[in-house]
Order: sequence, then structure tokens, then C-alpha cells
Amino acid sequence: MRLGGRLEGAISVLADIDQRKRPVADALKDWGLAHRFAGSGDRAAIGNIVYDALRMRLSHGFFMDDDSPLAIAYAVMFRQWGFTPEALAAELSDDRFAPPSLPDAALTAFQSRALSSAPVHVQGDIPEWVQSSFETAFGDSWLAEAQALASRPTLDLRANILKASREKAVKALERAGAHEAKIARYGIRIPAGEGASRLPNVTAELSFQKGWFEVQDEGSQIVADLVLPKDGEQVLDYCAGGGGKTLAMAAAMHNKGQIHAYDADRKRLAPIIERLKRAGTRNVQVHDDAKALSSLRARCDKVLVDAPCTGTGTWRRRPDTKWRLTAKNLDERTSQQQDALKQASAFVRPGGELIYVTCSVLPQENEQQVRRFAAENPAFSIESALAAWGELFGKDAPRPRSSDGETVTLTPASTDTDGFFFCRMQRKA
Ligand SMILES: C[S@@+](CC[C@H](N)C(=O)[O-])C[C@H]1O[C@@H](n2cnc3c(N)ncnc32)[C@H](O)[C@@H]1O
Repeated sequence: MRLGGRLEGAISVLADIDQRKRPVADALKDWGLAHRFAGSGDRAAIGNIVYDALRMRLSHGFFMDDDSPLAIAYAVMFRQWGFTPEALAAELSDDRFAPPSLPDAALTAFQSRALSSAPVHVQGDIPEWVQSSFETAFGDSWLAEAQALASRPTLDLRANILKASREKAVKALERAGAHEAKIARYGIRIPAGEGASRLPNVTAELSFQKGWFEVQDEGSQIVADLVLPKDGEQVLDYCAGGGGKTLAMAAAMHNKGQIHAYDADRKRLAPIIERLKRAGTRNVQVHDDAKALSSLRARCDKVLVDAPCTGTGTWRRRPDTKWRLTAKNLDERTSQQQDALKQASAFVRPGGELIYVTCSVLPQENEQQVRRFAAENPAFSIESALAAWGELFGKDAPRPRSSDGETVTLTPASTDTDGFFFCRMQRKA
């Protein structure tokens, strides 16, 4: 397929997402099934256009004075893929599968508008109602932070030191352009690429089957590192989900001690068994029933609450969720977070630590949540997580944000990772 057919494909996927309120991955998969002649390069290019469009859909709509799938797909070509209107018209002119031309009104708008004249939330490509939360979280830098959340993410991996050194894993992935990540100790990064370029399918590699690495955003690796799980400790991963952080912590503990991985949702926990096996992990017990945790009450050295959240920190990877987020979702999440923190705190031994993590950057889910918890539970006090940063990652590593000098917020703009919040609380001895 040439660019015209790919652009047309992306427009129909964007329309499907809008009309049927579908997750992006499902809409792309259906398009692929209905167009079996399209090769993997075509499908990847269409996916890139769709994701690029969704990341910046508000500002694209502003530029074109039109937020239809056709207008925002053209905006991707002009604003993200580096085509001038003339060069694109020439490219599409003899392509019979190309979409209809951009309406004159949209082209005129694009040629006469400047981003600086758009409302600021449009400049940041975030929903208007979220702007005040960004301002609280990031002060004067909020716009740069919002804009960085609209960029393409890299593909990040974690070398599984139970099976292979980082050097060995990087070598195995040389063809894919892998290199060592800047912050996470075992992190490996594959650059995002531009335009139609396709990310490698790393899970098809033999080295993946052998358990040499896991796919995990560097931010997620960093927060698992910041937990500082030590060999021989008893750790409870109270919201273990698919086990991303469980696996990272198990490796950091060199398979010594014990991690108890629990999640209230059995289905989310299910993939963990296969992943633990492939990774060669031997110090994890998986629990899908809260009753099985009763013997751990007040016994754990560390309890991690990787809380359910709005996922605003992952907007680069899941841009459709940015436009679906509502104030009601945020309320629901904050109340689930309070429940999870309260339940999990019962398992921390005197002198032990309760660690709270989200993949959101909104203060309602982060600083406000832990401040409230610490105020209502005086046995727990917030400790500085920032102090551990330099020790763990070296003084030259990029620094995260911190609104209070104690908690830590990772962001695409500060640490070049997904957005994550991290807070360590200690229970009085
Ligand atoms: C952010 S996800 C966890 C991701 C996982 N830790 C990882 O690194 O891959 C949050 C998880 O919390 C679980 N959860 C929500 N409320 C909970 C509760 N009260 N107790 C235990 N798990 C809960 C959800 O089912 C969900 O799987």
C-alpha cells in the first residue's frame, strides 16, 4: 500500500473509534481482519497515524477548524510527519486509494492559525477540566508536561537479571536498535521511531521466550526499584495485576525472601503465572483470595500498593483514554485508592514500609491521597523517596519532579518515561 491507502485506512479506523466508542487496539485489529491484503508494514503505519492523531486530537482539530477523522489524519501528516500541504497533495495525486482531499476551509485554517492563539488546554492537548490539576501538579511547567504526554513513547524493556545480564540482552536485541536506558538499572530502550516506522516485535524473539527480558516501561521499572526490595525480605504486592512490578522486585531480590502477589481481580492476575515461569522466578506466591493473606497481617517488611488509577501518566501509550476520562472516573478511582491503601496498610509490620504508586500525574490521586492517609493514620509517616534517587541511579541521572521534596513524580518531560507517582511511608516501630 502507498501512503494514500494507509491514510484512508487510518481515517476509517478513527471514524470507527468515534462512532462505536471502541478501544483503539480493537478497531485496528478489525480493520486488519477486513483488509487481509494489507501487510504488517501497512498495519503498523496505519496504527501510527491513528495513535499520533489521538495524542494530539484537540490541537489538530483547532488547526484545521475541523475535528473530523479526515481533518485530524491530514493534520498528522502536516504537523507530525513533516509533509507540507503541497508535498502531500503531490504524493496522493495519482494514488487511487487515497482519501478525499482536505476541504479548502480546513486547509485555509491550517495555513492561517498559530498554536499560541489556541486556548491553553488545547495547546497542551488535554481535556479542559483536567487543566487545573496539571497546574497544581506542575506549576509553571504544566503546559510542557502536558505536551510531552502527547509525544510518541519509546519501547522499554527490563533485562531479567535472573536469566541474563543487561549487556547480554542488549546484544541479543542489537538488530532492533536497543540500547541501555538512562535511569533504570536494568532498563533497555528501543527508540520510538518516526512517521511510518515500525517498532520491532520483541516478544517474538527467542531471547524473550528464554526469559532474558520483559516488556516494561522504564518508569514502571524505576518505581519497582525505588521500593528497594532486599534479599530475604517479606514483600506484599497488594495490587499485583499482571505482575509487572512483582517480576521486577523478584529479580531485584535475587530470588531470595518472599513476595506475595495479590490482586482483588482474578482475571487481571491470571497472566502472572506464565510470566513468573518464563522469568525463572522462585520467590513469589500468588494469591487470588484475600483470606489467604490473613497470616501476613502486621508481618510484611514492605507492602506495595500499585493502585488502580486514571492512568493519565500513560496517555502517550493509550491516548484514547485521555479523551474518555471523566470527573466521575477520577472520583471512582480515588475512592478505590483509599480502600486499597487502608486494606494494605494492615499488613505492614511495625517499622515496615507502605509504598504507594500510581501511573497518574493528578494530585487528587497522588499527593492528596497520601497526605490524607498519613493524617488519618498517624502510625504512618511519609519518608523522603527523593533521597534514594541519587543513590540508586547515580547523581547524573535525570531527576524526577517532586512537589514536596519527599514524594516523587516521573513524567515524560522530566525523566523521559511514563508518568508515575511514588511515595514511601513508614509505620512506627
Ligand atoms: C495499576 S494496576 C496494577 C498493575 C501491576 N502492579 C503491574 O505492575 O503490572 C492496579 C490493580 O489493582 C487492583 N485492585 C484494585 N483495588 C484493589 C483492592 N482493593 N485490593 C487489591 N487489588 C485491587 C486492580 O484489579 C488492578 O489489577
